[in-house]
Amino acid sequence: MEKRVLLGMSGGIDSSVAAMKLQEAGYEVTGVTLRLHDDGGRGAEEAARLADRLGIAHFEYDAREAFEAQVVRYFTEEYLAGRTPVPCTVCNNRLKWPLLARLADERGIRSIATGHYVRKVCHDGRWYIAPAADADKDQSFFLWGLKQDILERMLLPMGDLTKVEARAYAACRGFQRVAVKKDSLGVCFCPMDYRAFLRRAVPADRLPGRGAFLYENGAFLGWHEGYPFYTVGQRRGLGIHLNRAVYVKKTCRERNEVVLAPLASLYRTEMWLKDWNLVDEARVLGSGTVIVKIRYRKQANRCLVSRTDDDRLHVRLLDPLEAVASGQAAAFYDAEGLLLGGGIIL
Ligand SMILES: Nc1ncnc2c1ncn2[C@@H]1O[C@H](COP(=O)(O)OP(=O)(O)OP(=O)(O)O)[C@@H](O)[C@H]1O
Repeated sequence: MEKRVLLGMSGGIDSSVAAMKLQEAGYEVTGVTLRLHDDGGRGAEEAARLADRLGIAHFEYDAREAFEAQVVRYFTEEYLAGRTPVPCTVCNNRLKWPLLARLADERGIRSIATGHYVRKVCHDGRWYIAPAADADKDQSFFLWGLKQDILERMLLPMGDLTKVEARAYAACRGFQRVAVKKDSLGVCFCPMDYRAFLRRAVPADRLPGRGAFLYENGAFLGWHEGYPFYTVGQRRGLGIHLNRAVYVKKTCRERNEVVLAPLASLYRTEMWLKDWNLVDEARVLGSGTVIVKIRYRKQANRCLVSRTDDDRLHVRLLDPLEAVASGQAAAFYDAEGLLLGGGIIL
């Protein structure tokens, strides 16, 4: 059996522990650090140092151009279009995993790995992403777009570990620095509030100026800073004080308006998806209820899914769902938590 694997190494704790686990399982590991944005090369340095200590090969690959075009520009353009982007989903599905596969192919390596907290299982001849042992760290939500050609090659050494176990394992192997590393938070190229990022990254003449906050009945409530700075479901930071809680119900790019409403008005019973991917269509389309998640955490609603004439997915929500934002992702799961697929909300 071939025992070579290409591992994406960010320099963080999870991919570092993944390297040790793969090595322990008998794999000849090659590590690659993708340079995605300007982090001063810190991730690559840390990964190279670890690789050196473990005695594994490591190289850096400059993917800044692809990342800028496919993830960063997509991110800003989505906000300018009045939608709410999902950069980590897009990066994983369209850039990171396909690139790992290509770099592995170039080296004649079959298996590809990351430090993602997910597992995979084979069911009726097809591979599915399954939830991680550590429910709190499970990252399956970001991987619904991966196809069989990637899924079958994936090795996921962190799927069976909890984060606490991962830290203890690193410490026990003598990698104290790895064991106490901080968890990375949020979007890697935009650790700050996305609004500050937009102001920095988008030329001022492309950002709209102030516009009207309207109540859902059309009444004028005050001024806002421009529709891209507000997302559906947002309550905090509106800069407007009413004697009741209001949320962003929708934004209107053409008129630069932001419509506010009480939470009860934000519930929806259906949505449509584009750019969808399903592992096995028969397990989702017209085959009874499945679970849909539109948020990474703490939400799971039952739904019925069908395909429309124009090749979109129609999702009928049996449990209404609030704050369904266009541009966000919806991921489908079965009752056991297997990831069945997903798509982008229209
Ligand atoms: N710049 C990168 N180059 C190569 N692989 C990467 C890079 N960034 C992330 N990965 C891979 O994708 C996995 C998940 O990335 P994510 O950003 O969610 O990291 P994380 O959970 O903070 O993991 P880590 O602790 O390894 O940074 C990582 O464990 C790593 O294997």
